[in-house]
Amino acid sequence: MADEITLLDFWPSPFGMRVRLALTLKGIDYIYKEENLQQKSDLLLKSNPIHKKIPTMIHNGNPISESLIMVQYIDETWPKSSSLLPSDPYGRSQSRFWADYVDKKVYDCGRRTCFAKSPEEGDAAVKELLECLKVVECELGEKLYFGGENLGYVDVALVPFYSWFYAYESFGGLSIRDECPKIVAWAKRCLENESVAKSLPDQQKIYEFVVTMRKKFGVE
Ligand SMILES: N[C@@H](CCC(=O)N[C@@H](CS)C(=O)NCC(=O)O)C(=O)O
Repeated sequence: MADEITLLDFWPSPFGMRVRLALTLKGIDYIYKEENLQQKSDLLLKSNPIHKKIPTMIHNGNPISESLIMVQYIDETWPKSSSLLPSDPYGRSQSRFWADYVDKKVYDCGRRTCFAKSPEEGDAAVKELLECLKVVECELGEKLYFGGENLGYVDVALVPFYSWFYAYESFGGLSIRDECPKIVAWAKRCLENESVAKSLPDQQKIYEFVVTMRKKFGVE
């Protein structure tokens, strides 16, 4: 039986981008369903009854939640093409640590940078965002990718946020290029990969999405 994969997603989501990217890197065909998060589909509510969030992936009728868990599932289910996680347990533990760091720190500071309700909140978010990006930049060191010579799990976890960089810079009044040049160079290197370029929306489009959301939330 051919695999049937449906991805419930919302285009600006960095979490959704991770899953789109992992599937594309592995060459897996899937059905993409855009969700309206104000009016979630019955399929989403049924498939992810705990969090009710996108992305949610359904593989041959089995739902899977949480983007990093989905990326690991994709890596384990289709191991034939190159693996995203290292083969040794210690290497895997380190990759999972950094992907978790991205989830807990980078996402949150980025969100607060775009949607800060006061200049003080914005300044604190920008300060924290730069600290986090410098930490991941230090972890990258002189490597081409977080995965070493090839794109790996941490690259997949982090690179979607590059689509949000212009929005962070515009609303946070910072230059990531000046502050973290190695991270910007790494992201551009990732974008040379066809699967990455195909899976990530344009920075300008994300910026316009953030403008709309700020108006909606009354953040001006
Ligand atoms: N930890 C989750 C985060 C997913 C998430 O926050 N999704 C947001 C969109 S970016 C969502 O579905 N929000 C709708 C809601 O919370 O009702 C993951 O990695 O998949």
